[in-house]
Amino acid sequence: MTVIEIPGSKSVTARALFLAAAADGTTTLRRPLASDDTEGFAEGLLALGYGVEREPAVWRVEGRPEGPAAPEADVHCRDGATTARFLPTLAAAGSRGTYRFDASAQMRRRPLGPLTAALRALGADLRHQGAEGHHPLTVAARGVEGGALTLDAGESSQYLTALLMLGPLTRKGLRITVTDLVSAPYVEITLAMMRSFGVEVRREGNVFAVPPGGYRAADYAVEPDASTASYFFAAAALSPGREVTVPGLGAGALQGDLRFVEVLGRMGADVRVGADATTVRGTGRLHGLTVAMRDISDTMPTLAGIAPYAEGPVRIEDVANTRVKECDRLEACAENLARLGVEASTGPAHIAIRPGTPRAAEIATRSDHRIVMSFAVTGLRTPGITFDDPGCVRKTFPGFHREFAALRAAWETGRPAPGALPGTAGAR
Ligand SMILES: O=C(O)C1=C[C@@H](OP(=O)(O)O)[C@@H](O)[C@H](O)C1
Ligand SMILES: C=C(OP(=O)(O)O)C(=O)O
Repeated sequence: MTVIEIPGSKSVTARALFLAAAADGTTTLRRPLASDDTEGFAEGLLALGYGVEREPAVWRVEGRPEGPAAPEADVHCRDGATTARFLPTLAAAGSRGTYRFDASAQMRRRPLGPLTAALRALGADLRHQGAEGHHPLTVAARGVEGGALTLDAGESSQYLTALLMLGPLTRKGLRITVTDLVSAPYVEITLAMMRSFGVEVRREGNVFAVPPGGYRAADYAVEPDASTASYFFAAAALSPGREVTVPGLGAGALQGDLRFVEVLGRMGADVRVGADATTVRGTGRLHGLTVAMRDISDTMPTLAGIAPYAEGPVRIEDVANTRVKECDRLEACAENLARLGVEASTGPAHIAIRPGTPRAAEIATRSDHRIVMSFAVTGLRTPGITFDDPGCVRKTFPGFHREFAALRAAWETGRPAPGALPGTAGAR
């Protein structure tokens, strides 16, 4: 058995930083993710004048229910969509100040129009410097009135999450009617975490009612990242007789991406989801399947990475919004499978992958962390796979290559590799 300590969840860390900054009091975050996305979020808060202290396993945030302390600031959101969508929303709730936001070239291309249109409809003074609905943008904080709005979150659930978290900071509260919603389990994370910071959202079907009144500081432990765990679970599913256990992700986990193990189970892996840990064991069987991944699409590339080794075709459907992530992930997966000599075809919202025998090649990463980590799993069975930008894993898991190499070495030699924890390939 190999026990893997997975770093904290990006999604949970980003929400915790927002909620802590808006709360009354000092919040302690335990085991937050330290990666480019979350460090970028924390540094954005610092630029806005919030107090954030970072020690390796504990971050502390001084809440300011009245909004940012800085009268003006330039905030660079890097490549993180949570930062680029949540921070301008938080800033808009401040009572005074002018804040300029910008982001990486790819994040400038990624959309946020439905969110910024909603913020304006609620009374925020928000201007786009270039293209409408994209970074860079300026927010002149003067508080948000609140009220009723209709939102299309069919492109990104993050629009809804940002508005839900804004709700308690508005004067009247919010009543949001959602017409379409992708990545729905992420909204469940938001609702559960708002509850941990003292706010109960009333939900009736597609209508969310958020009361005004603000957040309470918390002592909050961040659970391991389920999307990151998917690479290690996939590695086990691919390796007959190998078993990976991830502690801290069990039946009570907040993240929908843990449901990726159900896909591995359907393909033939042994899967056990316990109270506080999940185990996947490779059985030597890997069936093809057709699966809709609209709810858990960050794990679409993980499945694409192991699909060539399945006994039958793998068809992944309902993942159109993976085209507006760190890259166009459907085309990135198809292009790289072709580089490996595997047949794959795409449509507007799907990818179909034929069984094959991947050969060594360089992966064109398009600077997407998930393309690297997914094809690293392919590399367990195909020696010689390399990456044109291996370092882009820093977005969510800077230690990925070290930890994955340790797992591989442990399985090849039967002993933990140098640097790995005894009996584990643990990333703390
Ligand atoms: O709210 C979140 O933390 C996230 C929501 C998802 O995005 P979309 O809702 O844009 O699909 C997911 O892909 C992203 O990695 C994190
Ligand atoms: C899509 C992702 O990130 P984000 O949208 O938060 O930038 C991801 O981590 O796969």
